[in-house]
Amino acid sequence: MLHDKTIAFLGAGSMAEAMISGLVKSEKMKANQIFVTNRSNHKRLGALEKTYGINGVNQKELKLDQIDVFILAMKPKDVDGALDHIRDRIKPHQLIMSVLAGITTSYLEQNLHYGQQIVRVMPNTSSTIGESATAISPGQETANKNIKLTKELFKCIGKVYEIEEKNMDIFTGLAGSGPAYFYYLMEHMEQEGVHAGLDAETTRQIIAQTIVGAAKMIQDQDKTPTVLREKVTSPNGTTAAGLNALEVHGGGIAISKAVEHATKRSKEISDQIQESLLVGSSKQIS
Ligand SMILES: NC(=O)C1=CN([C@@H]2O[C@H](COP(=O)(O)OP(=O)(O)OC[C@H]3O[C@@H](n4cnc5c(N)ncnc54)[C@H](OP(=O)(O)O)[C@@H]3O)[C@@H](O)[C@H]2O)C=CC1
Ligand SMILES: O=C(O)[C@@H]1CCC=N1
Repeated sequence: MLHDKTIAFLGAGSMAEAMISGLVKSEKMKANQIFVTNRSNHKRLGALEKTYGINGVNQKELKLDQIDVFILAMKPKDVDGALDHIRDRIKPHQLIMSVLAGITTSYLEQNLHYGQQIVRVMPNTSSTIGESATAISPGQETANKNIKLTKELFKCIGKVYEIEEKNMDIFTGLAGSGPAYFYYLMEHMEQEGVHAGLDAETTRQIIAQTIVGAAKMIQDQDKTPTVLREKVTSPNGTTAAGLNALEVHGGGIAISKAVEHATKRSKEISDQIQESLLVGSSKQIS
């Protein structure tokens, strides 16, 4: 189905680039099927065009009737501008996918014309290399063939999980934001490696391979993290000392809190935007 579709990213930031990069690398779509636009940063469009061979197009020049799928990829606070731009110029058969944290399908449905087909998507930046964990939740009006198309598209850039929309906030807290927690962990581990005398690049590669190995153990073996952690931990050994320090310094709680707060923020964005719709005010997403 994908091979004859055109896709336009509205928004040309980090997440749009991650998806574009993954899609082009997957070779499941040709670069000339992909368009990207933004409001003002023309240099950025030129850079994306040059790097990926896709079409970077000024917003006014994007021919909306030639696009099959729009992917909303601006910040949540900018969603209304994008909806205003497309609302009266798109047809019901054109599918809208949104990767915006906290923006619900019902909000998009209420702000587009009746019958518009929408899928809410939460990918992560590992889309860049085809390793995203991506959730999708269709809106009320979305036909099965378009849910299938969404899965096909996002399977090009990682693994896809169809979930109930009420679980999008926690998915965002775990997987949308998730890569940043691991990068933060890696930053701290790297500092220690360098402090002890290793060079930064070697330390980084050692840590990355350690994370890849641990993640693959979970994917390939039918064992829980607890069982695998226990296998590493010798009584009174080095791991026990490390884990004890994590515990003493609130490592476990800190990780739980990171997921909890990211999830809460996703919910908060939904509430703020829904509230502004109810009172008819302009958006106050802080
Ligand atoms: N970064 C991530 O890891 C993830 C992000 N997301 C979601 O992706 C979305 C984008 O995030 P990210 O890429 O990090 O943000 P960026 O700030 O990097 O990019 C936002 C882009 O949107 C453009 N833009 C703003 N308003 C409009 C508009 N009305 N029409 C077209 N383009 C517009 C901006 O360009 P200009 O100002 O020139 O218009 C810019 O290119 C967010 O909603 C976020 O929640 C989801 C999953 C992961
Ligand atoms: O930080 C954010 O709001 C976005 C959504 C998930 C990852 N980045």
